[in-house]
Amino acid sequence: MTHPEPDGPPAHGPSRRRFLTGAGLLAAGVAGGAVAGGAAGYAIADDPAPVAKDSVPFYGQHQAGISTAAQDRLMFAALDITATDPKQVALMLGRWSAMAARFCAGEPVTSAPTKPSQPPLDTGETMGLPASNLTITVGFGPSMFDDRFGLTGKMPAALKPLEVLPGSSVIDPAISDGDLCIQACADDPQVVFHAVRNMVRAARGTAVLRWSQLGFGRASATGAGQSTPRNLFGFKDGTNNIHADNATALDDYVWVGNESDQDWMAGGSYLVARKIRMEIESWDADFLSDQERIFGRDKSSGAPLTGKKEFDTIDFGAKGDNGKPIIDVNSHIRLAAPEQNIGTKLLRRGYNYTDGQHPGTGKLDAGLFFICFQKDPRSQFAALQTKLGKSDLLNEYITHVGSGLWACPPGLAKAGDWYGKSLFAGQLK
Ligand SMILES: C=CC1=C(C)c2cc3[nH]c(cc4nc(cc5[nH]c(cc1n2)c(C)c5CCC(=O)O)C(CCC(=O)O)=C4C)c(C)c3C=C
Ligand SMILES: [Fe+2]
Repeated sequence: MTHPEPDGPPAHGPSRRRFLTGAGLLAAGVAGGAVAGGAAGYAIADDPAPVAKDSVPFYGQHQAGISTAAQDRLMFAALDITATDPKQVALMLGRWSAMAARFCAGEPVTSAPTKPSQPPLDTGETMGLPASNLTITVGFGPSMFDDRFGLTGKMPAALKPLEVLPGSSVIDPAISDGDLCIQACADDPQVVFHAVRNMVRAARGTAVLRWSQLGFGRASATGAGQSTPRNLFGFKDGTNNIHADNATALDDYVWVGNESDQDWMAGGSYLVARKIRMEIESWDADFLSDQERIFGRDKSSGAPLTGKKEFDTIDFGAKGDNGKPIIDVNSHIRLAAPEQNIGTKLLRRGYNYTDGQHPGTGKLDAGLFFICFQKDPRSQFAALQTKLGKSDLLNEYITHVGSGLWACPPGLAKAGDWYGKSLFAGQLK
């Protein structure tokens, strides 16, 4: 299937293929009169196009980039909406939907030729590059539900802004929150940058970039058969994560179901992001035995200190010759394990990051851009962080500096569907 060209949100009337005109993509009012949240949308071309190599299906029940195998690179962006008319926001979301479908298939913004007298409609840096397993995941922050767009009655209870949780005292608002988020993941850094850059460009006049973060070296395994990567402290990270092939766990802990107070979120998930700076220099001066006590795992094999192999069951009751628990009572895995938290689990999908050198301290400015997905952040992320923030041995070496929470709606069904279609239903008269 050929992916439609981005030209605004779905319009009433017969399906049609609309190519961008000179004013097209960047014009705020494009197709404005046609906004009605109706059924027919972008043209669904019936010419079967080959499925791009190394691509992740874009359309489906859930947005890709949650349970799909974690790629090597991340660009995460948070945006604030400057427009006041919900129709204009819907137009932008329509453009984003069509663009995202094309990018994930390895296609540029448009295949229509650009006149020499126009700025190119696609910025061009991915010409010749494959789709690189790009996934684009879009979310709505709590601030979307203030009184600007008439959406207050559609705010899910689970999207209530996180309180100041233990371990969050120095969170910087400049790198936190945002009306919208885009999580772009791929196996090529240029591909994720291109996706975010062009989506931010297409938002011009409607939303502005608030902050962004590049990440590398996925710091969690999510795919069945994926080897467990290492975080910047050198430990395997993601051993006990929820994996893509565990449909029951995904239904139990990740996908919002009928229990939600908001139908538009069924099939979606809540994304929590935390930018966590890691004190690399202090960590590197710590003894191996202490590093392993902090996590409760062997640094080399990833095995729990009570076992031999990475996936051995953790024995929280085991005691050493000194009579003390082998897995320290304040070790990271004891405090975070579902067995110690009334079964609480979440899907971790974070990335390592570095922003170079910290200008104030001269130290490496690096850490974990922690991302997790769940049904309900109140009983999942917030509950775990409340515990970790109070007594995790790891706290000596980490600082949470950024934070955000977004509701990621379900996947787009097919061409013509758009991010937030059912959220905005009723607002586009
Ligand atoms: C609130 C949730 C969590 C935050 C914040 C967090 C930060 C954080 N974690 C590591 C490294 C590791 N975490 C590991 C396990 C683990 N971590 C959490 C939650 C948070 N981590 C959970 C739920 C678990 C799984 C516990 C279990 O089921 O056993 C591990 C061990 C290997 C693994 O299972 O993934 C490591 C290593 C860092 C470095 C960090 C902040 C910078
Ligand atoms: Fe952790």
